[in-house]
Amino acid sequence: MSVHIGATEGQIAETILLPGDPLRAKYIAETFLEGAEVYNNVRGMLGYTGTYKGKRVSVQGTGMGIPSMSIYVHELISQYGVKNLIRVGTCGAYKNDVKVRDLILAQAASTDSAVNRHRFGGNIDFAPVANFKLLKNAYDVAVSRNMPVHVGNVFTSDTFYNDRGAELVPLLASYGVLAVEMETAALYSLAAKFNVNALAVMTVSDHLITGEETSSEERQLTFNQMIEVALEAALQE
Ligand SMILES: O=P(O)(O)O[C@H]1O[C@H](CO)[C@@H](O)[C@H]1O
Ligand SMILES: O=c1cc[nH]c(=O)[nH]1
Repeated sequence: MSVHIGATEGQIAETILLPGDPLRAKYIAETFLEGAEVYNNVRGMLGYTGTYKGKRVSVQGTGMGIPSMSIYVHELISQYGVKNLIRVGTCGAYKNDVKVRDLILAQAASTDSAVNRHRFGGNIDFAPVANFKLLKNAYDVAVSRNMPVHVGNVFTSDTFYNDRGAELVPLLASYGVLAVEMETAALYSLAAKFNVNALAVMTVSDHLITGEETSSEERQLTFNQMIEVALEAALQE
């Protein structure tokens, strides 16, 4: 057991999907995995292990934001030997050609978080990037299934409700940032620290320019394309 995960050694697979929402973890386990068994319920942050097309895969809720996600990712890698981590989350679109329900593969992640300034000191801006093989696998899967997919930079924000959104959205969009979410920059940084593989696959749940949005029920249940892409990309790892 680690501090925040109640699994014993060997209960967690080397490949893991990471939704922010623990109920999305439950949905993924029950819908996509065979023989899924729960290994964690500490703080209600559900974690399951089962198989997908014969490959052992786990799925672990991480909570919202960098501090929560970082605790789970740190413990999964350092205490349970996890090697391939794929975030499956929601994000808000920053650009007009990105539509609600489209898929985003985060090639890199900009951030307003200070975690890497704490880590590296004030003079270095570390560039958190996806694992290329996972990214390529995911892109190939999405294209081969005619899914609407975008690859590029995302913005990992420490705030969901941002007082400066009206100026930040057009500024970051003008630099090609596709969407905002709250975990990927730290996931990629931790993967680099521990020399493991990470990717974030996200569904656009709402649009910061048009105001269009999906319901929380839809966010929890119906983003199956993102899960398919993540699982198929992991199969080819
Ligand atoms: O859907 P998840 O994975 O939680 O991701 C997004 O949704 C949450 C905000 O509603 C943040 O965690 C953000 O990154
Ligand atoms: O972090 C997030 C996730 C979805 N939509 C947003 O606007 N922000």
